[in-house]
Amino acid sequence: KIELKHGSHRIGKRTDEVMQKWRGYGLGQFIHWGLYAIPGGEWNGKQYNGAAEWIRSWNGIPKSTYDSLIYKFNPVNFNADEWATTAKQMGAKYVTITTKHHDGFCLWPSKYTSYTVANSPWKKDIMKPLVDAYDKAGIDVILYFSVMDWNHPGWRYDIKTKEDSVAFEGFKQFTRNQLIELLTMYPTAKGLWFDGTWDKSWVKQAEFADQLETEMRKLRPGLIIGSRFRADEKGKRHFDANNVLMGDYEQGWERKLPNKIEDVHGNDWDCVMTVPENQWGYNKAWKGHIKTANELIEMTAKSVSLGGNFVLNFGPQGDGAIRKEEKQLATQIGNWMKINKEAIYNCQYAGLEKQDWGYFTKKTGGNKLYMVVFNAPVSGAYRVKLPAKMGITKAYALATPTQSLSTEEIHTNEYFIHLKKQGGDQPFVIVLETKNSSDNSGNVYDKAKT
Ligand SMILES: C[C@@H]1N[C@@H](C(=O)NCc2ccccc2)[C@H](O)[C@@H]1O
Repeated sequence: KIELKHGSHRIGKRTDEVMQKWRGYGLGQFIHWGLYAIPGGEWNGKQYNGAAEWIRSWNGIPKSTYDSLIYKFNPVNFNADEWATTAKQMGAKYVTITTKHHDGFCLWPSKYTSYTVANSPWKKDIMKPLVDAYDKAGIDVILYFSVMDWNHPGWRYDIKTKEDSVAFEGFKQFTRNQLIELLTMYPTAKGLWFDGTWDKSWVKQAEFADQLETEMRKLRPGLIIGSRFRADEKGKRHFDANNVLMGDYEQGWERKLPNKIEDVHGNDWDCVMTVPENQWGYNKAWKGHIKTANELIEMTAKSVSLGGNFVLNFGPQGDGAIRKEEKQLATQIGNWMKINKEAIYNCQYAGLEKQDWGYFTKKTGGNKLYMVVFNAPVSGAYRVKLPAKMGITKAYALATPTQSLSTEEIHTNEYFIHLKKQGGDQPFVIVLETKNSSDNSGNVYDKAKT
């Protein structure tokens, strides 16, 4: 074991109520919105091939020209209640909203920089109406904050000279000031989702970042902070030099999903996902593979089946409206969630062997198992292997709870659930009510002698 002052300060999952609620969210919404939504991945009629929110880094645009987009920020169609309603209709239980992305533009009237909404034609705070609208909709708010800030003169990618060091000290104070400011102005926020923390300059600030995290947690007890915020004094990120998770949940699943339970090392985690291949901010060109509702529903079920949350990104337009394709996806996912939410909310890894037909989830603190079916077997027989001494008392399709399904024991603790071919192209859920059977009725299945 390596002696660490600034490694992880907790082994194992948080057990407090706030984190237990976070663990049960299942589905969340990510919002990426800022000045980058105005060009929307295009400049002077030319399309930028990278992620739209990174357009400032494109050689084709002078940095000062991008920075003057602040004078064009006037989202006349911005309506916080409409965004919250879209999330509600989708069935999201929490939202992560960009307060400041890498370009440094603040969606709140920060007093520590002039590069904020207050100095745009819009003038007004964007974060307050958003936080209030989502709170009113019963959707918990997490604030996204990029440490990397291309607009601040003190930002450095690495600390090489005395000048770098002096400049970065100022930047560190600025960062601390803004974070305390955000937690003070939006006290109902349940957590912070940090980004832009991979460069050496920040990785070298183990002590400062550790002290800042401690200060934020003291200011806002229960605050949820992921593994991407800070590195330990060995420069280790997400997991410290003893391989212990930093922060409250693993924040490494960006545009990718774990495949098996071993991949998540018994930790809480969330997966943040774009609808196109890699566009977080609004991109006019809705190109490449656009994930379908069924693909996104499967990613949600897969995430919950492996003990995580799935957070789907929306990139509102520069005028503040959410694009029709994203609204349509929210509606389609929401229609599925209306029927099947019981298999997603407050569910966890079931501890069962994965079968070909889809994913198991298990109600936290209950005796219900859910089979979220994406690949119905041609036989109509769904294989289920349960732990010893666990029996099935009832099986039914979630959509038709009064029609019990026949359950055939085919081997020790192994069953077929029989359900004839369902129509339609929608994934569906089978519920298994289970009980622990103490009786060890004679085992009729002998192992072959080989
Ligand atoms: C959540 C996403 N994280 C930002 C991102 O690009 N991270 C990955 C990345 C890190 C370093 C160089 C390029 C890209 C994206 O802009 C989103 O905000």
